[in-house]
Amino acid sequence: MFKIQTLNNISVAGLERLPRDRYEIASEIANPDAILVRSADMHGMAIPPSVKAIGRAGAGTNNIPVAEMTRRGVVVFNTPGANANAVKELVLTGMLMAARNIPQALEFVKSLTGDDESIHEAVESGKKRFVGFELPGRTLGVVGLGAIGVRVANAALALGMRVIGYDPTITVERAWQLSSEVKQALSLDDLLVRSDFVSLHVPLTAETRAMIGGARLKTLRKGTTLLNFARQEIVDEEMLLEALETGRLLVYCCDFPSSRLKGHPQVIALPHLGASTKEAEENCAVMVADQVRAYLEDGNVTNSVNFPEIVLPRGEGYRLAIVNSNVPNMVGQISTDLGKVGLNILDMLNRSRGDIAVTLIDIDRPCPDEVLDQIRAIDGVLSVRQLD
Ligand SMILES: NC(=O)C1=CN([C@@H]2O[C@H](COP(=O)(O)OP(=O)(O)OC[C@H]3O[C@@H](n4cnc5c(N)ncnc54)[C@H](O)[C@@H]3O)[C@@H](O)[C@H]2O)C=CC1
Ligand SMILES: O=C(O)C(=O)COP(=O)(O)O
Repeated sequence: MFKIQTLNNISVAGLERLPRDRYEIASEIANPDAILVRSADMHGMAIPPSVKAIGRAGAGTNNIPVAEMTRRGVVVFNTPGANANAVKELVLTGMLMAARNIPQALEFVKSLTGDDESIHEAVESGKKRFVGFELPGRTLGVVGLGAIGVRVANAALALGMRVIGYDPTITVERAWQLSSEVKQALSLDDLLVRSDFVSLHVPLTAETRAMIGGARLKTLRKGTTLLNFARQEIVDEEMLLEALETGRLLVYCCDFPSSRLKGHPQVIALPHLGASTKEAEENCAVMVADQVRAYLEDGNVTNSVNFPEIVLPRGEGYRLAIVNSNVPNMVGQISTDLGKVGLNILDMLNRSRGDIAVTLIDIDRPCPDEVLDQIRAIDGVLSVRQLD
């Protein structure tokens, strides 16, 4: 029986992928084998030694102590692209809301009093305060051309916008998906000076923290709209407020309200709704549940942010799933231990990524406990599991 702890609400569609006769799932559970999480902050949380895998039903893993998990030999998964369409739709909503002054217009309508005739009169005389502009011909700068950025860029082109993008580490897969009409910005600074709208789609890392700071905000075209559906910390809030004050920034549309942003007249702040659609929640939950299950039951790894991709189809026999440091002679030492007791290796795969390696070994009969312990004692071996 595998035990799964959920730190956030994970869609039932995903939990159903973990059969009840093999999986016990609860928000409070002792010695879990895996943790499923969305945005709960796991930094500072005591993650029990029983945990072998953490599955993020979503994209960002900045809420997970990934480096520490790697040192411990714990795999961390996310679900690339599974919520990207939901975020794209909200970014488009944000752009249109900003361009057409929708938040102010809604406030105005809510404030109307009197009978239908007086409401009608107030509407017709008041609407001139909310005259907006249209998107065709305006330039959108997309920072980060991953699953979300590519979708936002392509959708903005379809709305008639000019689109420029910046991503020095774009993957080949995303480059293929990106319309050739999206022009490449030479640098982030180049993108900022050329855009009417700027939309951020980078992960929060040491490099991207406060990436949009005072100096950069000063280079924006007067009247720019900045959209941040990535992470709050990517924009320096103090400097942002100053840019709104000077009018260099017209609107800041984000998914991350704060005490200073929430009532600001030039801020459209949503309550972290980017991935909150039924479809995205289901996509993420199904994907992460399948990935965690494949790891727990077969040792296979797909869509990990810290482990190598490794998939060895299950055949005959018993499987050892070993996580080890990526140093010489690990496989040699492991196979020597198996050979000493006459265990025959039927199939084997070893993959590495950075400092970590995963070794999957199929053997003809069960490995005795004392041999498993010998393998565990090899310097550099982080975990050994026998899977039946
Ligand atoms: N508001 C919400 O509910 C959601 C927010 N997000 C946020 O959006 C981020 C992006 O999500 P995805 O597109 O799915 O991730 P992704 O991993 O597919 O794309 C991120 C892209 O950013 C690029 N990048 C990294 N550092 C960069 C830099 N310094 N400058 C320019 N580009 C850089 C990478 O090369 C990659 O192509 C997530 O990490 C998360 O923080 C994601 C989903 C929902
Ligand atoms: O996937 C992401 O990175 C998100 O920010 C979505 O967060 P959530 O799963 O809605 O708490």
